Amino acid sequence: MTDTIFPDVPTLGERARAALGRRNLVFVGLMGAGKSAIGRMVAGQLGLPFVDTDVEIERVSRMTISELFAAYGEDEFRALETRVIKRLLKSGPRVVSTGGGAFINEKTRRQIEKGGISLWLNADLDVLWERVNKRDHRPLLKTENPKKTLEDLMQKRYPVYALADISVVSRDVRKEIIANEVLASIIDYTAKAASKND
Ligand SMILES: Nc1ncnc2c1ncn2[C@@H]1O[C@H](COP(=O)(O)OP(=O)(O)OP(=O)(O)O)[C@@H](O)[C@H]1O
Ligand SMILES: O=C(O)C1=C[C@@H](O)[C@@H](O)[C@H](O)C1
Ligand SMILES: [Mg+2]
Repeated sequence: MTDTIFPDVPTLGERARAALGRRNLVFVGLMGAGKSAIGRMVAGQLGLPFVDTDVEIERVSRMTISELFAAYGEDEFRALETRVIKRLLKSGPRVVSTGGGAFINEKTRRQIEKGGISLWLNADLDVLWERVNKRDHRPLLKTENPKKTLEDLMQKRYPVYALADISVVSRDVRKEIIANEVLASIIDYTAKAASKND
């Protein structure tokens, strides 16, 4: 009896990793979209290091995001966020999950455009609300009506997130499904970009 030899078929993660090359993959989107959860999972499948900019900011400042907002205000927080993201993108490739406001800041957005492929996790209000209302550590949502605040942020920010290279709809399905859609969309995006340059 002869052994059956199976050809080495690359996994979805391996194909997406090859497509990404030396670029970083940068998750953008509103609070609760799944940037941290999906970002970490995708990084595992790509075999790349993962970093969450909110966590990195808290590490370098030795303060929580809420403490930073309270002590220095949002503008100072944004300046720190820009510096941290610039440094992280320089030493990639890696998967970077950004804080919800990072891509809205023009300076940070330009850095992301230069340093990698941006991916917007686009979720509707009910999905976001269902996920964020369980915890109260997000300073921008400490308002009288946080759901309305979230809705206002969507109105303002969605046209800017839409500038990202890739969009994936983040919805109420298993995280693995979203992660696989992310990997497939990287392969698709890079193939289209390459054929445009032919
Ligand atoms: N597809 C999914 N199904 C179920 N739960 C999910 C899914 N995606 C994310 N979540 C959960 O929703 C919550 C918010 O997700 P996550 O913290 O990744 O969002 P985020 O975009 O990083 O938000 P922030 O900008 O506030 O950091 C987490 O508890 C996460 O596990
Ligand atoms: O949407 C935002 O502007 C923010 C989202 C969080 O990830 C944190 O970066 C911070 O709370 C600000
Ligand atoms: Mg996060």
